[in-house]
Amino acid sequence: MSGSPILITGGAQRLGRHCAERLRDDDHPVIISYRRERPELDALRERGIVTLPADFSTEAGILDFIARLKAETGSLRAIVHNASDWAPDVTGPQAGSNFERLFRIHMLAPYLINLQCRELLDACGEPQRDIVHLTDYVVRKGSRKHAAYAATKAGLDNLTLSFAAMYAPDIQVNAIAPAMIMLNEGDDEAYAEKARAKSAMRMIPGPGVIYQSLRYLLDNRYVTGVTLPVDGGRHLV
Ligand SMILES: NC(=O)C1=CN([C@@H]2O[C@H](COP(=O)(O)OP(=O)(O)OC[C@H]3O[C@@H](n4cnc5c(N)ncnc54)[C@H](OP(=O)(O)O)[C@@H]3O)[C@@H](O)[C@H]2O)C=CC1
Ligand SMILES: Nc1nc2c(c(=O)[nH]1)N=C([C@H](O)[C@@H](O)CO)CN2
Repeated sequence: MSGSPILITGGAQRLGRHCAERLRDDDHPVIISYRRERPELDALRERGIVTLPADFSTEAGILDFIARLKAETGSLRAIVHNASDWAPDVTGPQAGSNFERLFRIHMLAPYLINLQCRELLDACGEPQRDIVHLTDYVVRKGSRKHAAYAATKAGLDNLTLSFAAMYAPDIQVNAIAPAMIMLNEGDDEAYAEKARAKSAMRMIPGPGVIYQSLRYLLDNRYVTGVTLPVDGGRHLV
């Protein structure tokens, strides 16, 4: 294992964990952030993946994570902003704090990490450096039940353009906008069937398609400031 690590935020489960494991299979050094300790993290640690605790729901938590990341490594090959909370909207007195928390996780954390960790990307000796934002198909459509989630992911999508312009030509900044990649625990067959019917491809593909998309961005030297839809052709249905 050699070279500068790739950071994946929220890499303890599902899409982030799959990408972390696949990158390790390809012999990349990997750092993940995680919020909740769990036995599965030990398996990642045994594979040499560095695991740093982080809670992005407060600005202090974000800044504390950046300080510990800098203590861990002097350089980064890439940053993948994957940490996310798919929290539904709430009404009543908690609505504002819910929105603010999602703003901090989906927008403020990537914004501050991109600003303050540019020096780590600059210190990487490899010819290509990347930042990848995981957004969502709903950025284009809105959402009746997850309006705060969709709005803050839309903010992240817009940050892709600004950071791509700011960091060119040294660092490429792109987004991946998935729709229905994996079911959640408790989703039944009726939900799965409804979800499949929303895409032209009529499938729930699993995390491999996100790794393929990440790999494409990590390997391509001429793509910046774009959002790559990975949604099975939702616009066709
Ligand atoms: N899964 C899908 O079908 C789709 C996914 N996406 C996007 O792709 C990305 C990966 O999706 P998926 O794997 O399902 O994501 P998850 O919902 O599993 O979330 C990823 C990680 O984010 C971490 N996280 C949540 N809240 C915080 C917080 N306050 N501070 C720090 N970390 C936090 C969690 O850490 P912990 O587990 O340690 O608490 C979790 O492991 C996300 O950005 C998601 O929005 C978009 C569309 C569809
Ligand atoms: N952070 C997350 N974001 C999203 C999730 C999730 O589990 N965590 N799930 C979805 C849904 O699968 C959606 O694509 C279909 O209902 C969206 N975002």
